[in-house]
Amino acid sequence: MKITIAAIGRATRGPERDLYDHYAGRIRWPLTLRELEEKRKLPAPQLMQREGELLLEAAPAGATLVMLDRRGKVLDSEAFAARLGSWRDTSVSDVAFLIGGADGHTEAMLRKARLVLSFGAMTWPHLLARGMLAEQIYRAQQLLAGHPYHRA
Ligand SMILES: C[S@@+](CC[C@H](N)C(=O)[O-])C[C@H]1O[C@@H](n2cnc3c(N)ncnc32)[C@H](O)[C@@H]1O
Repeated sequence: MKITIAAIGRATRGPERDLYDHYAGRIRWPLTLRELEEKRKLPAPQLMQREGELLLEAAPAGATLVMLDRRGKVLDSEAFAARLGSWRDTSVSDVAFLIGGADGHTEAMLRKARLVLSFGAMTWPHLLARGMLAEQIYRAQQLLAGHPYHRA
């Protein structure tokens, strides 16, 4: 199973990038980060729509889409690991996690998702969200392997 993280924005050197790299480097599933940006200055509704298009284009064809959004489903780490494990075990070839920009995802985008995943009701910076996601994917990998990294 291959994993793509498609995210609006580019992380330059700094703590958010270090956090992502720290956990991404420990993930054994083949992992690709696609950083995307709309260069034109557009009004917020058009920008959100355009960013949605960029995110969908960056996802491999037929990928299981997981959109990160605070309005989504809150899963504990065991349940998140179980989702990834069941996709792995049912021969899902690609999972794509989509992280929005400053204005987030449109409702139309969210309807395309297999899972809308929330890290709680608070809004997190998009560059931090990718590091948090990488940590949870790493945690899921260790949980599925029966490794003691995760202690509930
Ligand atoms: C700065 S936030 C977008 C804020 C936007 N105004 C909103 O309320 O959704 C940028 C991206 O980070 C991710 N993100 C931020 N907070 C999140 C949360 N609590 N749960 C899941 N994803 C989150 C989402 O992908 C979001 O589109």
